[in-house]
Amino acid sequence: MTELAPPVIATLDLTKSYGRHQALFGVNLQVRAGEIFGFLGPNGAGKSTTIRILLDIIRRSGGGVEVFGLDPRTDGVRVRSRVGYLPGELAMTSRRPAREFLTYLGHLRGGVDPRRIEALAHRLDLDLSRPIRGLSKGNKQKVGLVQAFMHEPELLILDEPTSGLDPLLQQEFQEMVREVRAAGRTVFMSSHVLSEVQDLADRAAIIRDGRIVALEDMDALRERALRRMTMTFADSHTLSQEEFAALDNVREVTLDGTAVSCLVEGSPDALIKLAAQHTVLSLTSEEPDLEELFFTHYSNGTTEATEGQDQHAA
Ligand SMILES: Nc1ncnc2c1ncn2[C@@H]1O[C@H](COP(=O)(O)OP(=O)(O)OP(=O)(O)O)[C@@H](O)[C@H]1O
Repeated sequence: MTELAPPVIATLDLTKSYGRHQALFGVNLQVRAGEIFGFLGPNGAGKSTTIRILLDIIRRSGGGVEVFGLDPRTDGVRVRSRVGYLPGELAMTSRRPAREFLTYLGHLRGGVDPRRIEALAHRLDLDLSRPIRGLSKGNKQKVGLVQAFMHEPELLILDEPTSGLDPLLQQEFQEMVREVRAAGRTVFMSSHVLSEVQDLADRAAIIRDGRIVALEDMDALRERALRRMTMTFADSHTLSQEEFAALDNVREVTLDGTAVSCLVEGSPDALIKLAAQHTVLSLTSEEPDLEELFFTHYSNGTTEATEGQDQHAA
């Protein structure tokens, strides 16, 4: 993956109106080859609308769109042949067993090894012998995931992929997505919560009311994140609250007997080196809450998000 490689997905001032209702107001996105990109936003923000335009399921009102450098409006078939797509709303009414349905879809895509279908179904704990029609929402979602992954497409576009999956299966799904990235392929996935993508995505954008209001590199976000750390020491006499509070990236220090608790911004290296000057009995570190940081960072406006996009577009 290089900065100079053309983006796999690029939208430029993309707009969409449904009659008199405007759903997208100039959306600019750049998704790079080989990355996992999270597309976040509350209900009705415009996630599905954007995704459907990328696949030429619906037509844009204005602006530009390229997927693999192709315009979906004129090259929709070629674009779709290279994409695995999980729709946000699955209309699956077939009476056929899931295996037969997936095999049929595989034929439409030029043939898929049946062992691949079996393996994905096994990973997601999906019974392929049951008719699609009677499946629960969660099981239909699994069928949707198998069909999106089974032909090993260059680009996966997944609209709310984890909805209806229990936590164990969400982990399996995350593993599947990481494997796609490890193979150099690209994943664009929407969600309405950051927690679903924060451990997975390389970058994430937030769309709100049809506008991109944030674009973040997840590693950079983690570096800025606050994490609570608590240490207990063998001896309280040698400890002072001030020595911990004096560290640049440490705040809200409390000393309670032999326990020191504080918030650390970014790397805990200096804190750990200071702690190591005493006898440490235990150390716990909570995972930072990126959600709050992500949403508060841009609460003063959208300037930074726009600047960030311009950099990425450059
Ligand atoms: N076919 C349609 N006709 C009219 N308005 C629509 C249509 N589809 C979507 N909208 C409207 O466009 C806006 C964006 O909807 P969209 O489905 O893209 O949002 P979303 O972010 O995917 O939300 P959700 O998570 O609820 O699916 C919403 O105000 C929605 O009501």
